[in-house]
Amino acid sequence: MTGRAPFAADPATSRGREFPADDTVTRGPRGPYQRDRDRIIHSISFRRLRHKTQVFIAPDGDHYRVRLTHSLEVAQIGRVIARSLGLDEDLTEALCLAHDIGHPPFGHAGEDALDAAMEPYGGFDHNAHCLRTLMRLESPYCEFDGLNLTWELLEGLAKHNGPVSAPNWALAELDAAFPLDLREWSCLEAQVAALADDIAYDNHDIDDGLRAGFLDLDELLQLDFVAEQWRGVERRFPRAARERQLRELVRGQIGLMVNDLIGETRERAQGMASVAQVRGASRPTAAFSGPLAEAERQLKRFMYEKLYYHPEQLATAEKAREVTATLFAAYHADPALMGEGWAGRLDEAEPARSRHIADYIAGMTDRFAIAAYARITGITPEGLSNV
Ligand SMILES: Nc1nc2c(ncn2[C@H]2C[C@H](O)[C@@H](COP(=O)(O)OP(=O)(O)OP(=O)(O)O)O2)c(=O)[nH]1
Repeated sequence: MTGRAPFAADPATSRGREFPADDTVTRGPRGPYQRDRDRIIHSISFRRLRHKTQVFIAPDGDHYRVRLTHSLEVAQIGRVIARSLGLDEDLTEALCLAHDIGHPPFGHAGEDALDAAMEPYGGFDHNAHCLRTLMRLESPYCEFDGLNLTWELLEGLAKHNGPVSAPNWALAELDAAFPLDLREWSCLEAQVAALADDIAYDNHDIDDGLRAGFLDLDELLQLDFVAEQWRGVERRFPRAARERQLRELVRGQIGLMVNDLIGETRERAQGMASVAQVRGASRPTAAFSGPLAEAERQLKRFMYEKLYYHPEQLATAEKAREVTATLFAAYHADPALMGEGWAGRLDEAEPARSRHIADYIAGMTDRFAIAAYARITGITPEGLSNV
C-alpha cells in the first residue's frame, strides 16, 4: 500500500469546522474526514439521490443509473485513484459521495427551470446548492444548521469545477460565513473526485445509452478511443455474447482512463511537498494526459449529440421543465401548498421568499415532484419516464 503523499490532505492539520465546538466531542476512533463521510451517508439528501435523475428521468428499468448509484461508482473510482497516489481516501470518498447532493429533481432540466424561475433573485446552480444543502438545509443537529463538515470537504465541493472567481449568491453567502479560499485550486482529493465523476459517467452513460437503445455500437465505433478498446475486446473474447463484450468494453475504458489519470497526475505532482503547493499551482494537478483528454472531449461531444440531446430526451426534458416551473409558480402564489413546516418558515420578504421555495423544490426527488404536480394541477404528467 502506498504511504501518505506529502501533497495529500492530512486530517491532523485540517482547518476544522464552521462550528468548532463540535470537534471537541469524541465519538470513537474516527478521524475528521471519516466523520464527514459518515455524516453524508446518514443524511436525508444522500438518501434522496436514489430517486433523482442521472440521465433518464424516473426510469422504470431497475438497471439504469440514478444519482445514488452514480455517486457510489464515483466513490469506487475515486478511492482507487486516491490510494494509488497516496491521497486521503476518506476525504476523496466523502467528496465523491457528496458531489451531486445539490441536484434538483429531473437533473439538468429541473435545474434549468429553477434557474429561470430564480433569475430575478440570483439564479440557481446545483453546485452552489450542494454547499447550501450541506451547510444550511440538512438539520440533524440541535446546536447548528447543516452537517458542519470540514473545511477541506467544503472547499473541495465548492471548487468541483476548479477555482471560482464569481461565486453565485448562495456560494458567496456561505463563503462569507466560512471562507473557502475560492480563487485557489482545491486539494488534490477534490480534483481527483471531479475526474472520477467524469470517468464514471462517460462510461456508465454509454452502458445505459446502449441499454436504452439511444446509442448504437456502430456509431460509437466512429470514435477512435472506443474502437481501439473494442478491437481488444473482440480479440480477447471473439465468441462471447455481445452483452458481455459490451460490459468488457466499458470496464476496459474505465481502467484505461483511471491508469492514465494516475500516471499524468503523478508526473504533475512530482516534487510537490505540500497541499499548499497543489492549491497555489498555476494549473490543475490532477489531469488526463493530452491524448486522453482530447479523446474524452470527443466522447463527451458524441454523448451530447447522440444521448443527452436526443430528440426524445429533449422532449422529456421540456415536460420536466414545465413540471418544475409550474411547481415554483404554484408555491409562490400559495405557499401553504408546501405544507406546514416549509410554509411556516417562509420569510415573506424577497429574495428570501423565492430562495426558500427553490430550496423546497430542489430537495424533491423526481417522483415526489411528479406527485406534487399531480396534486396541484389534477394532471398526472405523461411521458416523463422513457426507459
Ligand atoms: N438527460 C440529460 N443528461 C445530462 C444533460 N447534461 C448532462 N447530463 C448528464 C450526463 C452525466 O451523466 C451527468 C453529468 O452532469 P453532472 O451535472 O453530473 O456534471 P456536470 O459536468 O454537468 O456538472 P458538475 O461537474 O456537477 O458541475 O449528467 C442533459 O442535458 N440531459
